[in-house]
Amino acid sequence: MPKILLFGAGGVGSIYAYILMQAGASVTVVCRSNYETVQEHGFTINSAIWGQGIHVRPGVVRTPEEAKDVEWDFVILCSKAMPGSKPSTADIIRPAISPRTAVVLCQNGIHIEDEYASAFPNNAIISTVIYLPVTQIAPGIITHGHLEWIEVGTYPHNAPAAHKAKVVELAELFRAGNGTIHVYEDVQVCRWNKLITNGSWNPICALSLSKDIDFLASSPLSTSMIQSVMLEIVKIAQAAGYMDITEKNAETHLDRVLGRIPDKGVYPSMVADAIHMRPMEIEAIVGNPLKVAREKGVKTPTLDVVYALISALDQANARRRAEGKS
Ligand SMILES: NC(=O)C1=CN([C@@H]2O[C@H](COP(=O)(O)OP(=O)(O)OC[C@H]3O[C@@H](n4cnc5c(N)ncnc54)[C@H](OP(=O)(O)O)[C@@H]3O)[C@@H](O)[C@H]2O)C=CC1
Ligand SMILES: CC(C)(CO)C(=O)C(=O)O
Repeated sequence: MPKILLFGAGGVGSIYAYILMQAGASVTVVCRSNYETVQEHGFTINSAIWGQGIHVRPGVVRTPEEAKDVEWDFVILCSKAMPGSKPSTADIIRPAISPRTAVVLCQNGIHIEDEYASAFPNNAIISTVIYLPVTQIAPGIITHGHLEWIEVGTYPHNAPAAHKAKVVELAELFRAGNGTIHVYEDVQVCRWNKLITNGSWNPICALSLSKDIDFLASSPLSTSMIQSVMLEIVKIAQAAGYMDITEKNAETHLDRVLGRIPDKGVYPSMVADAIHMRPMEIEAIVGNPLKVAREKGVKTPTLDVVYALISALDQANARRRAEGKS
């Protein structure tokens, strides 16, 4: 029975605990603000796909340090990606990493893997791209929408065969737990593709405190603003060498949202962080792509404005947190 430690027991972490436990894995989650609730009651998942009131009771610890006596097969990161945070997430999870552990990144954004590849140079690093609209609406209470699939591959793409075998092992587990998983030789292409959605909707909906469909309906300029950001991301991806990312990908991402009208819209994950004044994944999702744009000489006028505004909001929220406001 594989032993899995999930770090970051929010929306994504709780759903993956559910899938992997259904596969028969032994799952422990690292909880922070929701520790007492999850320890006592587990998670309750209300899913548009699997049904309401699903109870999930993984093992619970407060820190990776508490989990250091087990040789984990997989440590799966489902916390927000915060490159450059101090202490680094790699240092926080280090006590739980043994030579056999594969480190799995279930996080949005690009260029987030190096921190882990440098910290754990001999371990398999598995990078994933997640389509899973999910929110922890109260401690341990999870709402999940209509999508569920994950794309995976090693980091770097030409990792040793033993690391590729860990990807296959993870894929088999997801399938055994009725999850939908696709293995890629180079998952970075998938990251750039998903960035079209996250680099546009996440900060724009966070800035406007809107669901995606509500933002589109909010003014005659909103659709073209989303399209401009999506097309700028396509240009950055191509300049970075990902020529398979084209305007067609941007169209598909926009169509996925337009296809939900007139149903309810979705709050991208960054909105909850904006509302609750938590740090937002700005560098992983917007800053890192802009660094590539600058290196490659790609003009990104709309994304530049989005970055300036979302960074200012993030800093305003940090000041309000420091003043004890909630
Ligand atoms: N939600 C979604 O719809 C989707 C999210 N993603 C991506 O998946 C990743 C996870 O997102 P999501 O599940 O929404 O995030 P959440 O904010 O719901 O959960 C993150 C969890 O990580 C915990 N955490 C952070 N730092 C620590 C720490 N030092 N020790 C213990 N726990 C910690 C948080 O605890 P605490 O409550 O104490 O802060 C929180 O429970 C992100 O990269 C996101 O962009 C991808 C696709 C869809
Ligand atoms: C757009 C979505 C919901 C896709 O799963 C997402 O990635 C996010 O909210 O961060």
